[in-house]
Amino acid sequence: MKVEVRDLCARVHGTPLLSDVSFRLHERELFGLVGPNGSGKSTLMRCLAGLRRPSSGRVLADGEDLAWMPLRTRAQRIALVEQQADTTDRLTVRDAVELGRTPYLSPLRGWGVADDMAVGDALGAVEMAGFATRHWHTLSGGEQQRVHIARALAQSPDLLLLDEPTNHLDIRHQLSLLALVRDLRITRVVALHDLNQAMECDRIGVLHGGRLVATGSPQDVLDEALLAEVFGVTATRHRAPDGSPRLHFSHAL
Ligand SMILES: Nc1ncnc2c1ncn2[C@@H]1O[C@H](COP(=O)(O)OP(=O)(O)OP(=O)(O)O)[C@@H](O)[C@H]1O
Repeated sequence: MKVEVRDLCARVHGTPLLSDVSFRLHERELFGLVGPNGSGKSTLMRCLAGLRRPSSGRVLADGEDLAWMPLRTRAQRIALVEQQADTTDRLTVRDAVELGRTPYLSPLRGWGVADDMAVGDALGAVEMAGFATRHWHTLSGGEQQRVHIARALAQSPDLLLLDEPTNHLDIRHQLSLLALVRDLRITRVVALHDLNQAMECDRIGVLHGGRLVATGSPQDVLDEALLAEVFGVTATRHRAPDGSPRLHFSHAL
């Protein structure tokens, strides 16, 4: 999916959360969204998902204004995994992932083999197939996070929005999740706090005080001046033994 965000503003009781945000997402790119706490990442993610109406401005998905897209179409095309996703229902892991297929079901189109396959593939992708019959509320935070991601994958979206998806995950599951996300052939936006993980995105956008202050390749954008100005840290750039660019943070300013 191609996305165009035009002059987007979001306000709560007159307080601006996002101001004049404009950028494009290219077909099948991996776009990292970074910024300090409270800079507006989650708010922008919800606008991209169509869950929050902008106060002004527009989000166009393949040229179509999200505000007018039928709910069912939007649910088939866009999946969001929020930071504090939770459920109070007594669901099994498989039930939770099956919810991702809801936008495809109707009185005329019941559950079928394709749905079973989508759910099985999604559980396998996040290494949770062995947990299918476990109750959701018995899972650890990291396991719950992986199930949420499986639910989003089962949705078979064209745009996948992940808000800090590596939260709660141990280092092996962080790396395997990022590899999985990197290999998906759909448009992806990932909000990240780990700027070295952001270095692996195709492009990134930096939010600061509700404004998008930079977009471009991570190597071009995350220079020492921006890291000091936006994140308030001193950092140096170096190369890992495999040649990939890395940031080393020394102290808070
Ligand atoms: N409903 C609301 N009412 C008032 N302020 C809000 C509301 N929702 C969000 N905010 C404020 O908007 C700002 C942006 O919040 P948002 O959650 O988008 O930031 P974030 O970049 O995702 O932060 P974090 O990195 O801490 O998750 C914050 O200062 C937050 O307190």
